[in-house]
Amino acid sequence: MYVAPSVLSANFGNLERDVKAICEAGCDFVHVDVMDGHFVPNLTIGPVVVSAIAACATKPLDIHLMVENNTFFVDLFAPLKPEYISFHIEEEKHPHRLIQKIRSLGIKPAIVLNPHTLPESVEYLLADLDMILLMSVNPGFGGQSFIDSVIPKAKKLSAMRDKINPNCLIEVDGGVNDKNIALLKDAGVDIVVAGSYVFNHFDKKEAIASLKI
Ligand SMILES: O=C(CO)[C@@H](O)[C@H](O)COP(=O)(O)O
Repeated sequence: MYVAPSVLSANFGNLERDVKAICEAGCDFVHVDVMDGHFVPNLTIGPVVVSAIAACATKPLDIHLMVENNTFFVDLFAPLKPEYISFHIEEEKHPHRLIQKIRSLGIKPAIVLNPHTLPESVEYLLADLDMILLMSVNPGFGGQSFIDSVIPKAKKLSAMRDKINPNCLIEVDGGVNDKNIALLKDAGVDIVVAGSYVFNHFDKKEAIASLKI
């Protein structure tokens, strides 16, 4: 299992210290939540802060857009050369075109599904994706409880992925901890995003190791 701590749960007064700490503690990606105050009722960080994160991160960035105007934000963050940019299927009229645009910028394209969105909604996009992110909380805030229905959903998606594009990774985000990690692994999940679980642990190495099963 790959682990991508969400910097949303970091101490923003000590962002450099916290980003370095998760990288040194063995995370695989640094997950960055970009929220615009419209698609979700919260507002987070823009390219100035994300470039400061990129400057001190020794692991690749995984940028999750929770915004209304995806194309505008892809153009804003592409120069930072993240490994992944993911956007919400619920907010995109032309997902296939945006996938092609992200790939043409040298970045791996990923799509995010809210808890209620059917896995079948990405069936005809799967062949062109590097990752699908399943939200296991309603997007907008860290520290929420895990929504259990993501487990059967991940199993269904994993079966589709194995048939259509075995190289496409499945990521789950929200309420992930040492209690649900085994269920996620069994369901075929490859990457977990964990915010409060990792950042609330004094020993981040131990927290990350407990998710790498
Ligand atoms: O995208 C989001 C929330 O919208 C997540 O990345 C959370 O920030 C994860 O935090 P925890 O649920 O692990 O505390």
